Amino acid sequence: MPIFTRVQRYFAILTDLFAQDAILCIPITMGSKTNGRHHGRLSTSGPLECSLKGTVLMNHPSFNKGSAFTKEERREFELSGLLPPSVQTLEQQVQRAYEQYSSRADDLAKNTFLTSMKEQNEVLYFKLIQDHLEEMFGVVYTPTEGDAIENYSRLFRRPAGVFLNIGDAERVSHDLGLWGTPDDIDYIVVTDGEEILGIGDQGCGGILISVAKLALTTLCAGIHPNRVLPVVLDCGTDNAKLLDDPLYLGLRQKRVRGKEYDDFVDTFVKAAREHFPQAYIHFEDFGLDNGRRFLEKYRPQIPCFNDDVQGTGCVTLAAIMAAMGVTQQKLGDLRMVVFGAGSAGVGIADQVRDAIAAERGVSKEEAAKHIWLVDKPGLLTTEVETISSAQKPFVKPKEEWNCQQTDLLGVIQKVKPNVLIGTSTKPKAFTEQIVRAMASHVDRPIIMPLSNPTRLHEAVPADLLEWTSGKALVATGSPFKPVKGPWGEGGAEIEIEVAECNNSVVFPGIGLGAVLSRSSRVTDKMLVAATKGVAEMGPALKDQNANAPLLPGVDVVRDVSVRVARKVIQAAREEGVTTEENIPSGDEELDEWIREQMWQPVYRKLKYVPAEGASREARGELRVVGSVKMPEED
Ligand SMILES: NC(=O)C1=CN([C@@H]2O[C@H](COP(=O)(O)OP(=O)(O)OC[C@H]3O[C@@H](n4cnc5c(N)ncnc54)[C@H](O)[C@@H]3O)[C@@H](O)[C@H]2O)C=CC1
Ligand SMILES: CC(=O)C(=O)O
Ligand SMILES: [Mg+2]
Repeated sequence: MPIFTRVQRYFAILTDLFAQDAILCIPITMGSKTNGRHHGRLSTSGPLECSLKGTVLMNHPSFNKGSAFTKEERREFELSGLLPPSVQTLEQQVQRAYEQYSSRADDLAKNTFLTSMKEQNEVLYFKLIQDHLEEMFGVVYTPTEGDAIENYSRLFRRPAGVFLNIGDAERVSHDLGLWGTPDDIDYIVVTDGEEILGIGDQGCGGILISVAKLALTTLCAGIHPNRVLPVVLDCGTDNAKLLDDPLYLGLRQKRVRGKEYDDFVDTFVKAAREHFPQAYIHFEDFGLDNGRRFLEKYRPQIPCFNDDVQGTGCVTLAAIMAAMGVTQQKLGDLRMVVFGAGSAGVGIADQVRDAIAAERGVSKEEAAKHIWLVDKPGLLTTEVETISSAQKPFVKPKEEWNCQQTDLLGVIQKVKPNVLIGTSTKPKAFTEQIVRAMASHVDRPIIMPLSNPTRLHEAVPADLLEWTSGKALVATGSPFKPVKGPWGEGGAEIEIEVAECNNSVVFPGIGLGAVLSRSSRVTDKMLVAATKGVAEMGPALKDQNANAPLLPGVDVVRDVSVRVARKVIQAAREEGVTTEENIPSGDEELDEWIREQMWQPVYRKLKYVPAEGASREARGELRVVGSVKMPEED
């Protein structure tokens, strides 16, 4: 039988084994509590203490090495009879895993394959992706993760993460407390599943965006995979398809809103602070008003971050700064139209407005005059009745506009913007007519269709470049292949690489900086510093090459995270919000200090320690994912 057919058959058998709703995710019992801010970070190098043996060890994803357990380890940890005799390297395992991955029929099957591997062997999972980052980024994140989330209740095999539901609000503190002691968790991603990745309300399936964002914090920024917690707050769903699906796994009721909902979120935040006082809380994909409301409420109190508002704002500002560097303009020259004035669109507007105010030394009100928001009712003017408090600073006086002008085309014609941002989820909204109208007023239009997933982009790079004869400076929310066209000197064909402008470029580094410095808040200055860190690493600006991407790519993602973390820590120190005492001063020393605390996907030599008196990590009690039947060779 050819090798692939055999592998596929074997995989099918395994799939059946896994296709049970077995509760394999075993939270641990909470130990004694302390309120101190002492640091119990897990080591990232040297021998790894372990008290587990035999199948228990092989079924533990943090310790499992599969065929890479050494001869000595096999003897010492009672593994000899459980493995075929050949000892292989991590690189050989990656080669095998990549062949298996490649044999999956489509990206969703590849995503499922990777999820299964993560549950078996974390080092192999992260190493495989790290070695094929460009190819696999879109499979573990947007766009494919969006498909996995949409199909959550259909593809479900085992839970991962914390499920808290509004029907059991009184159990939140108890259930969360089962996941560790106060020193165990550095980074929490929480969602309520209402506005997932541009695909709307996904109810409890939202847990997978928390899981995916945390996988990126480990991949891109080396946050320890055993010190993170993905959470979904299940408040019901307004997605009729899910409510009608007999296999839907979440609360089968309409979303609870109002005071009961706010109280539930507050109960979660308080419980998270009580049980994990050092943890940084990252809010993801909450509904339009809620995300911003909670950010404003909790920002002055705790280290928290809203990725859709702040992460998107930072990375988009970095891309704009890089593009304006190419066109040799200042931020004060910016005239920006944002199409889709929700969490991301207004987050971008805020970040850009604040940067203009800082650069020009003008008030925020003055700086807001550089930005026009267009949403479903058209341009947001004082005539529009449904203006949210977040949108208000950008609303234009109605006297200056007549109603024929306020659709996107009319606004482009009147404003003559040099920057156009799409965060509307309306595919193809940037039509040829609109783009040509924009290009007729400016030499190098900066156009960023950022809506995810790919099918929702306001335009695709190939069209934008064609309609502007290669002049547009483009960045997109999801990855796109480079575009070729006759836009070089004398009509020579050139290839233009398009940057992915996704908050994933920046949120892992911001989180890393905040976690390592144990910052008590995430201030505006820390975000500005992060933005500068990303902007200065973009190839277009760095190499003064207009055809190079505006932002750094995934190939240098760890370096970007180190730079961002360094800038964030330095800004945090200036702001007086760090609580870690031993942060080095110089850039190089600080970079080294950051790097040595980043987790790497390498196999560390296992050192046996008896369970009695051993650390909870050694006893395998940190976020035990549960037993799986096979090592990585599935
Ligand atoms: N590239 C990136 O890093 C990020 C991309 N996004 C993407 O941006 C999009 C929006 O996300 P959020 O701001 O979180 O959602 P949201 O729901 O908060 O905002 C969407 C906004 O677009 C408006 N809109 C919808 N249809 C429209 C239409 N036909 N014309 C004009 N406006 C329209 C809505 O009224 C709303 O104000 C999503 O596709 C999301 O995936 C979001 C965050 C980060
Ligand atoms: C990228 C992201 O956070 C979003 O599309 O929601
Ligand atoms: Mg998001």
